[in-house]
Amino acid sequence: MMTDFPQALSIAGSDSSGGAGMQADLKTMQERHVYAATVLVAITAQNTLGVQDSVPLPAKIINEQFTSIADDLAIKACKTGMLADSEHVSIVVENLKKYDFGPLIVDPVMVAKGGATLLTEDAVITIKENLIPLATVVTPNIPEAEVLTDLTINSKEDMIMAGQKIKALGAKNVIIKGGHQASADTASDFVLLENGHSFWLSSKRIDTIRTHGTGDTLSACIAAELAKGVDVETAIITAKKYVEATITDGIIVGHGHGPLNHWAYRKVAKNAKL
Ligand SMILES: Nc1ncnc2c1ncn2[C@@H]1O[C@H](COP(=O)(O)OP(=O)(O)O)[C@@H](O)[C@H]1O
Ligand SMILES: Cc1ncc(COP(=O)(O)O)c(N)n1
Repeated sequence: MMTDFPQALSIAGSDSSGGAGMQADLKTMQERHVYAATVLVAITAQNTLGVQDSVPLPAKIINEQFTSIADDLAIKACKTGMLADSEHVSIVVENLKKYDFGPLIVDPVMVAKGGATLLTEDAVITIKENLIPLATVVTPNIPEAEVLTDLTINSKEDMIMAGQKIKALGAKNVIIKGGHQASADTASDFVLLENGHSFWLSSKRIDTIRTHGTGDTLSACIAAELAKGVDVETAIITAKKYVEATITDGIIVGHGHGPLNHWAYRKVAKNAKL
């Protein structure tokens, strides 16, 4: 039997070790039963110990990937991840204005878990002025929220303030991810919705360094749920539960910031009939 499947698009960089970036997006979307297409913006030579090298792709092949997808597929939601530099952010912005790929999740990837820079400093202004205003949901972690707002974030009140500042840049919905608050005993994300409603999404903080790709996975899951037609609030709640399962039911791969167990949510979903 042929099935009409929801289709989503990842616009991101490749992580050769398979844990973060586009590879995390593909695994997540597949697990959420959504067909995943890709626009590759940059390639990294990367493992769980760090990023050894990275190279952005030429504009021509990025534009061509967008056109190929728009000419044939029926993308219902998309997300951005690593965009490398200002020029590449602009290329992506132009294509997102040209083609309708549905709701956009912007994960403003700046620095990898191991500390390597994945976005040049000059790109921050382009992201703030040109990409975030297109976003249905923007999902910075705490260091990224600090860069986007010029605030220092040490408390929940600071996260709320940062969320409001980022919403004022033009994003409809904002999540300030709390994964980097290492001293807290919960992993608490602040969610600010388009209608002004806000809430905290909290889970037990798992004491592990195997969190490579958590942010990519969260944003890819939101995109997948939106591609299915799920509402934004429900998509965000599902994505948080999905990520929590991937960390809780961990796997041992590599010697550093290891990747997630992308299939762990199968058990949770089966038990809870989600
Ligand atoms: N140690 C942890 N235990 C439980 N949840 C975590 C942990 N680290 C991160 N998370 C969750 O993973 C998601 C991604 O957060 P974060 O790690 O801050 O993003 P990024 O990968 O962009 O740095 C968030 O929902 C956050 O709460
Ligand atoms: C290509 C690519 N994209 C994104 C990330 C961020 O992932 P994380 O912050 O979990 O290391 C990464 N490490 N590599």
